[in-house]
Amino acid sequence: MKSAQPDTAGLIQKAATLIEALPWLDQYAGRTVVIKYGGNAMVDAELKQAFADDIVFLKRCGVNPVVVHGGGPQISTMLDRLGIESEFRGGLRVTTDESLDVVRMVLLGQVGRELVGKINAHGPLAVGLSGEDGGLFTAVRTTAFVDGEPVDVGLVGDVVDVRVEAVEDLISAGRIPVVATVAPTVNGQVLNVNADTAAAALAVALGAEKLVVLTDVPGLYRNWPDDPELISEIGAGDLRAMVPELESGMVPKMSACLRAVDGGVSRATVLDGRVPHSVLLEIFTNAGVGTQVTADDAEALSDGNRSRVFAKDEA
Ligand SMILES: Nc1ncnc2c1ncn2[C@@H]1O[C@H](COP(=O)(O)OP(=O)(O)O)[C@@H](O)[C@H]1O
Ligand SMILES: CC(=O)N[C@@H](CCC(=O)OP(=O)(O)O)C(=O)O
Repeated sequence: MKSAQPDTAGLIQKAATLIEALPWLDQYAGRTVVIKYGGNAMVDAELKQAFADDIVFLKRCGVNPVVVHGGGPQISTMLDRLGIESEFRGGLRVTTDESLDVVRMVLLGQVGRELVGKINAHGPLAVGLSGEDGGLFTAVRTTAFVDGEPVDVGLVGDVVDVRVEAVEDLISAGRIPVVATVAPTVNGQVLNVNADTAAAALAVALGAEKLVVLTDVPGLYRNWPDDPELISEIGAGDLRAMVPELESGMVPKMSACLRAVDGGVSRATVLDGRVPHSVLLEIFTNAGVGTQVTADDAEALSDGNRSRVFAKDEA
């Protein structure tokens, strides 16, 4: 009988991948990482389970992941089923009393529940909550900006205050918070908050090490959509200058990354959530994936290996 030969080269490569994670395990252990999971990246059940597995992997490595989820396409599907039209201005959904009920129902009753279930396939880790729970978020009404002009979008809010206790209590108890982004005003009027915006506010309030934003493109492109060139690294100043030129969903997304790094989060990365295990690839590999936004005072990169440069800087 022929005995199988061990694939030594393959085994060494596997070990190298594990060892590559070592400095990143050192850096992130005990730290909070806020991960925003966009509705467009929730492509199918397998991919959603891969995301949930990554989150549990982080937790088991001693990182404190906090998931903030969107669900825009899922809300639009439900509105469509109910015969209600969806309208977006400047990347924000025009929200009426009627559509707010649907936003709340889909985010809390459908998208959040499913994510909690998939994470909890590994054990009783995830707990779902919204900006209304434990006074987590306080919001104020906000407007969209279209061609530099403010536009009324109805019951849409921005987070102006975060009480982190509800999330920190869960982290202390060894849980994974899964946050839906509806939030009340001080008067109790519930508002629809874009999930990128809410994730940034939460990352700043928690003093997170990193904000990771999963979407349905490989990252931020220059010259989108005609002659797109993927940006792997961009400083806050350059991004600030670029935001007025951006379109649709990228406006709140990149504004959120700016808000995070301006608020003290060292780095914010937008990456392709349609790639299985993109969260692990970003956090535990030297090259990382997607577009990384850094604070204005971050040192310029020279060798193209962005993450390793940060590790060296912080050593
Ligand atoms: N400069 C750009 N680079 C990349 N994507 C862009 C850009 N400008 C607009 N987009 C669009 O933004 C979309 C992502 O935003 P959005 O649909 O709100 O995602 P999510 O549901 O993940 O929050 C991309 O699918 C792309 O069509
Ligand atoms: C005000 C506003 O636009 N709210 C979003 C909230 C969900 C969200 O942000 O979902 P994604 O991350 O999947 O886009 C909406 O109603 O679609």
